[in-house]
Amino acid sequence: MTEALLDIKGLRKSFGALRATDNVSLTLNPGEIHALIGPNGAGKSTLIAQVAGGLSPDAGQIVFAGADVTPLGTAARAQAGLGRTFQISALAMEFSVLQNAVLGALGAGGSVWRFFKPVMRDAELRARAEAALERVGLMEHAAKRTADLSHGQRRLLEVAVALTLEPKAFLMDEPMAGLGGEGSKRMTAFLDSLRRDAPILLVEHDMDAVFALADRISVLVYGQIIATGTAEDIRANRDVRAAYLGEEMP
Ligand SMILES: Nc1ncnc2c1ncn2[C@@H]1O[C@H](COP(=O)(O)OP(=O)(O)OP(=O)(O)O)[C@@H](O)[C@H]1O
Repeated sequence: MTEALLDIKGLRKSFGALRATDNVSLTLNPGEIHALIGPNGAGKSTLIAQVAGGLSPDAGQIVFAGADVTPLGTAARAQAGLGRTFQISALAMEFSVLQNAVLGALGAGGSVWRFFKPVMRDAELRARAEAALERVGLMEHAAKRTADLSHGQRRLLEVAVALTLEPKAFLMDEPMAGLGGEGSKRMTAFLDSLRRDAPILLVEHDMDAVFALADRISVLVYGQIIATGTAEDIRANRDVRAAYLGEEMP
């Protein structure tokens, strides 16, 4: 059996009387996309926040690349190789596409003296930023103002910023949100190729994308995982169908 890169064990998180994450265990294996789906309010974002380090669990453990990262904060987990896509607000809209990517790569540098150097002339940072832009297909827009990119291109830039940290795995919370048909197609194709470099734990409401991409799907309902399996298993699962009653399930 392949050793899991990310091993989430018995995570619990309550807000008052509400158990937002109720004893959740799941794994992310090398090379895979593991999608986490569930109705609104099921606890998907709460779970991702605990894995990324922004929210402390009440109980449970997160093992990443063989190390217990549960006590670590967001920055230390990112340093350890746990990449997370940034929200759009994290991009500096007046900066160029390349400048945003260089700023991302700077975050990975970690040593304070770098801040005293003219950042854009740092060849290593710039090379890392350009490689990430190339990877997401944005290199031809490198000199553009970020504000002038389309919504879909900004989403790809967020992924490029995360890529500059050369993550071993990705946590993505709704990368398809707000993308039109063409944008979703591009992002789907990109994520499909990305899994080879770094597996992805993917929270996504776009079921077409989920069913096209996921090697495994876990279904979260009221904070609990009710099923994990292949797209075929999940489609055929009666509990899952009941949870999605009245909603779209391809
Ligand atoms: N900081 C908080 N304080 C109190 N309750 C919270 C907090 N964050 C989330 N919740 C509650 O926890 C539950 C899970 O929310 P969460 O946002 O994780 O669900 P979700 O599956 O990501 O939903 P959606 O698909 O709508 O984004 C919800 O009932 C929500 O209201």
